Amino acid sequence: MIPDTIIYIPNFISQEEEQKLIDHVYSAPKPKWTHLSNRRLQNWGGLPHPKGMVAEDIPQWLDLYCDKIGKLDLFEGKKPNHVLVNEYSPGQGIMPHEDGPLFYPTVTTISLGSSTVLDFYTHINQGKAEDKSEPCSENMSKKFEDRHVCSVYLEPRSLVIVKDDMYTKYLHGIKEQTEDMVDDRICNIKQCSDINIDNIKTRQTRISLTIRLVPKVLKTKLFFGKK
Ligand SMILES: O=C(O)CCC(=O)C(=O)O
Ligand SMILES: [Fe+2]
Repeated sequence: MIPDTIIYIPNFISQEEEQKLIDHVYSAPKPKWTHLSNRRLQNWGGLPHPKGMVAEDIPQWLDLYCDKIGKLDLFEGKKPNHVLVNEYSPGQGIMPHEDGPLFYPTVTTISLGSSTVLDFYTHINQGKAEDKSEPCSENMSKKFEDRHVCSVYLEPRSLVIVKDDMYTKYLHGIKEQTEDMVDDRICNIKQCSDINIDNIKTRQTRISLTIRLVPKVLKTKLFFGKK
């Protein structure tokens, strides 16, 4: 069963919209890409900062989707103002992590070009969510596999919304592998159109658009002049 703090919407965008978005991502100026060891990314909207983000205009081709997601009313009436574009080649992924306090605790992600599997894990010092009665175990396993809670299969063109507990209490990540096995740890099989238990799905290059709200924004740019 899919936890109620994860909402999965298949076919949130059309194939035509998907292709247009991919084309725009690859037409962005080269310096817009940040290269990491296991993926590359584009940051749009400004750099989130504890003191506030200096907001930058989001190009129209992405802003369209900030509007569309804003209309789902997930951010207390506000429109998301930040988009992170991640590109993963087959075999690439993202280490289990949390998105942290600079974002409103609801994250929305559109997938383009390939499916993948997003895995959720408990923190090391937290008991499994299902057995809250259990005191936090001091010998909780350090291994991610032992702390796995659920996984969500992300089809191209889908939107996944992760909020509240799922955002704040758990880590999420994508394994560095070239194919995904469909098993009963995937909690949204019923909402996917072409997967069945025991299928092995080969990954293609996937682009994700992670659309979020940075609540703290600086109204004007800061100028650092000489005194
Ligand atoms: O690519 C994804 O679906 C997840 C990206 C992510 O977790 C992040 O950028 O914080
Ligand atoms: Fe994340």
